[in-house]
Amino acid sequence: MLLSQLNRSLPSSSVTTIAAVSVATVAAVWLFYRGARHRRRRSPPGPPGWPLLGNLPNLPRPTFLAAHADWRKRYGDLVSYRLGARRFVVLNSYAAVKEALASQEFGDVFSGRMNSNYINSLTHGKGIVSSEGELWREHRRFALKVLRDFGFARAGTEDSIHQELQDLRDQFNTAGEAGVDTTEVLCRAIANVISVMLFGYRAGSQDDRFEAFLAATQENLQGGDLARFIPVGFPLLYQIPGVMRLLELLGVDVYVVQRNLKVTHGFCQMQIDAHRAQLAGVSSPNDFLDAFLMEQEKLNGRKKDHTFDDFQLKRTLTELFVAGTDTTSNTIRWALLYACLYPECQARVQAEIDAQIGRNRLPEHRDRKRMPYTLAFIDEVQRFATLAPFAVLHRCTRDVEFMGYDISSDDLIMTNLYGIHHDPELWSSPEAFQPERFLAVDTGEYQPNEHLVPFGVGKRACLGESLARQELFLFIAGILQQHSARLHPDSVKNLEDIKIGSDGIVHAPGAHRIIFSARQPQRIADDSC
Ligand code: HEM
Repeated sequence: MLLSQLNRSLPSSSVTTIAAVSVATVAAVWLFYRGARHRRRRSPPGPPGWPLLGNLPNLPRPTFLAAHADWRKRYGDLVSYRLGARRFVVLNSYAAVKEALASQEFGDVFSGRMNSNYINSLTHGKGIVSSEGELWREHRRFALKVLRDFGFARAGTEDSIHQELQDLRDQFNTAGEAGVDTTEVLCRAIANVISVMLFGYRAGSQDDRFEAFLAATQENLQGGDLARFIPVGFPLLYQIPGVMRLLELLGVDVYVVQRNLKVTHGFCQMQIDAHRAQLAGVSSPNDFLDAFLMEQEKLNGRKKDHTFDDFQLKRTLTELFVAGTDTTSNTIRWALLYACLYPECQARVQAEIDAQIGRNRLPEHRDRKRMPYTLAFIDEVQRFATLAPFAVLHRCTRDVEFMGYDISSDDLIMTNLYGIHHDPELWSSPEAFQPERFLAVDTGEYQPNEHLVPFGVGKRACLGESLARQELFLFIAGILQQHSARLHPDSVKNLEDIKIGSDGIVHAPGAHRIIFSARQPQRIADDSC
């Protein structure tokens, strides 16, 4: 009654303002209450924050990575800070990460995923990366099995990688002294490998729907900008009338995730429809999508409420594609960049390729075991660059005491992989690029180091590690087999920015061009000498 009177007597903009102020007040009280609850408990140390905003103004200083490195130095193994309503707990040391993610006691507690209402409204908690509990376990198991059948164990993936490698080499030859911006060509090559595994489909150059799909997945993965913090730290803002509009007017792309998911799900649905139409004639699956649809059909006949529905399929396809593309392609970009910056390392990799493979056939997975220096070089690239500096956010699933501090249910857990990979207590001269650290001093054999964890730790560790390792080896060895890489003179001018790289979920090198020169023919040892 009172409200309807108010409604009639006030212009609609005033009603909106009153509503906005009321919701903001409730939000403020709620945030204060939550903050007070945490203050009463023993919270891991961290930087002091601002009312309502938390530590948002402290990030990035000057980059997200630099701010975390500073906090690690100041506060130690376990750091907490706040973005709006959400508390983040950063695991900074290898010991803390192992204990939290891989121990009997805590492994399950810290294996949840972010549960923002806004994000859930878009993903319905489905897929693998963003799902939890029994759904996650069932589909992670299924995906691992199918990818193992199709990918890692099958020669088909090697053929698919070889095809992309040949294409890349042709592009490098054509580019000549103009050099190549490796971002796009490598992303496309890796996207094709995963697309063949998922959809049985290799994109041509004129495929607009695939282009849009690729662009949407990439945009959703990039950036640590404000638009991406809102669903995590300030989900209530979506419910305050006018706020999103205001942010849009201020140039914040608040619906970026939503818009891109519409594109990726649309592409996946198109692929699902096409596969389903052909399924009757398929006796054994040709790709991941076939395998999922066949499982779905099997369960349709047996169970009423199974989880192999189309939305779960769309989420899984999108997530596997996203997780498998930019990660691998940007690791290869770092490898080629470091090959330019450390020519003596490049020369050693090439010498090993010449000795173990020669130039007349493409590298194969089985060559790995005879190539310790190349493996050491790849490990050092993964350590030095750390592609996913904070892995993927985990969520604490219940109140728990950990390392003497209280961690609350719904706190978001960050794994500081970058910090671990640059920890002077674990690595000698961590800021030096030294592949030799992965070789045994006396024998020169490849010696993996347990503190190198680019694929994460514990139950949530990367599901595509085997595929990624296969791709890294074949692409890096295959490129350096035929070409020598050097940085384009224009890029040398921006070297510092290139090395700092991007500041998002994925740590990619800054834009640069590389000149790929065809290597001189290999000299055959002359027995008569
Ligand atoms: C060099 C390449 C790659 C790197 C550095 C990498 C790294 C990671 C990291 C750090 C995580 C998070 C672990 C955690 O939450 O604690 C992760 C998760 C994941 N990765 Fe990768 N990854 C790579 C390639 C791939 C590929 C090729 C695929 C797909 C075939 C893939 C699929 C996934 C999936 C599905 C998850 C989520 C697992 C889960 O939540 O259970 N990744 N990856």
